[in-house]
Amino acid sequence: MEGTLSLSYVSSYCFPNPNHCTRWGRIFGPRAFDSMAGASSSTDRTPKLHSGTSSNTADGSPVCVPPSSRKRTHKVNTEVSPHRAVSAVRLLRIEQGGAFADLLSDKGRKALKNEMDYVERTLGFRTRDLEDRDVRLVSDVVGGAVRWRRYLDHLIMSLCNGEKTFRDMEPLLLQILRIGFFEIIKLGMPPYAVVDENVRLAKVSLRPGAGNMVNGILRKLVLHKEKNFLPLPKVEGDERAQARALATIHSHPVWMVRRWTKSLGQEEAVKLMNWNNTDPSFCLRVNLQKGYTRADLVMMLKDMKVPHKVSVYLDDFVRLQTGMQAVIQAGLLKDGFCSVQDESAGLVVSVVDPQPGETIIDCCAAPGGKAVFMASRLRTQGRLWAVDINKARLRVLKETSKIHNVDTVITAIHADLRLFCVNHLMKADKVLLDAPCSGLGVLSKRADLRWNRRLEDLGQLKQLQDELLDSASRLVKPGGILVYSTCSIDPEENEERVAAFLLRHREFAVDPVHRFVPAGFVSANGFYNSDPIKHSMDGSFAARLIRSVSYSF
Ligand SMILES: C[S@@+](CC[C@H](N)C(=O)[O-])C[C@H]1O[C@@H](n2cnc3c(N)ncnc32)[C@H](O)[C@@H]1O
Repeated sequence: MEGTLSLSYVSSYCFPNPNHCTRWGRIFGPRAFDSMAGASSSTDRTPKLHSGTSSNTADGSPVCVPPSSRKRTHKVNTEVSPHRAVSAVRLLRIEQGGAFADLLSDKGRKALKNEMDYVERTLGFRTRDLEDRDVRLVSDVVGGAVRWRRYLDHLIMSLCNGEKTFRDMEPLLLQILRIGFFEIIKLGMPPYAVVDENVRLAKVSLRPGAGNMVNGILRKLVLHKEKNFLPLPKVEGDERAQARALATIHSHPVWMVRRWTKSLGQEEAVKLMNWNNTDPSFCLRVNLQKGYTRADLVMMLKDMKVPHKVSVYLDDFVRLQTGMQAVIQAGLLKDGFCSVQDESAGLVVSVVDPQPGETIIDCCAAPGGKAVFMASRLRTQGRLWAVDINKARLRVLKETSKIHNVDTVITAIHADLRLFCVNHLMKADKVLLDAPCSGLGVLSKRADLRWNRRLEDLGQLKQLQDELLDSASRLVKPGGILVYSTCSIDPEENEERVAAFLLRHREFAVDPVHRFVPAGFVSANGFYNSDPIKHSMDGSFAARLIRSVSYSF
């Protein structure tokens, strides 16, 4: 068959020793190594591990050598659909902690080539190149399969002959099933085409038996869907049981469901989970510093036929309904014409209210979304010190500030704020502490975040937030402003941190934010809150605190 993977190719690679390379175990599952041991006796179960090879270290023990170090010709399989191969491999990498779910990237073609390199390294073949439509599908399928993981796994487990079969499933096989289930249930793709395509992927990338298994389980799903009956739990029983059922139906961790049901009530908690499960919408902020206006951006989007609306809250912002990929491909981000920034983050900058001539310290500044926006508001007069503990993220901040023509205003400082505030006596007009937080307000954009957060993390985060607040407060001049912000909707990270801070720091008082943001965002105690359900944007929080001029310790 022209263009398809030749099986003889498999034998030209040697299998890694499972004792020395657990990577293959994680990808293909424990049975991968069973088949390696008896590779000659069972071609059916032999995984096609093309990319690893073994060599010896100084002490003679074998190690895995990255495929890139070997010279070879590419094998292209034209029969496997590119978006499914790329999605399956990306899902594997996400699960192993080697990638994020979000494909939003302005690296364009280079990023796509990288994705295909990963496919080749993992599956041993490339597919045809991704077209624009495939890229959109990868984004939808990966984001969706990650978001809906708990829900999809419940259905897969219900239809695959029991928990043991599910638990023993090879990781790659599980990803292929998740893709098939998501495509049939959530994307409403033609079911039998989905079955055929995913069966083919399982056969080629694992073994024929895996294809048969995918075929059996997906066909069962199609029958259930045709009868309009999916085996999902009922919301009944005590509070815990209801939370577990809701967690499965809406695909969230149980602890989040319990927390939100307690604080918001079940109806609002469900609305929040529905928001988290919708495709994220994105906003663009035009770069005034480069001389562009929002009207220029709107004209550009119209020409590109990208559906959009101007923001009713912020003059420089435009909301996109879809079409982010087109914006990336047109180079609008790369060239500094505009940035991707949510209105909720833009409104935090409104709370800071940077004015030309001021000195501002951004205490947790990287990767620089708010720092760059604040710097542009300084209109080249003033200074912005951007502190962050993370060197790599700080590098992104530096690059972005150059692209956006604000590098003459911004000075990046690599430091732990807790030490920086002791070693430096500088005092600023305004200090922003955009603190590390749970990110519970941005779950629609960060598809994998919900699975990476544990309830126990909150305790550690709160302690860090208190320490950073104490540190940031030392950098505020008398009469100056401290803004504490998060992208969380959890009162323990927001209002409660501010209340605790004010008890420790009598020299600060709340400066209500109603002069800086629209009334609908101002809480009874004068803080800024954006609410995903109410405002259809990410959830975020900011408190504006003013330092007394005359307070004596
Ligand atoms: C929410 S992010 C900041 C986002 C940024 N303000 C923006 O708008 O792009 C929090 C940042 O805090 C930084 N961070 C965490 N602990 C820190 C510390 N002890 N000192 C300085 N920065 C810290 C992290 O590296 C991370 O970049």
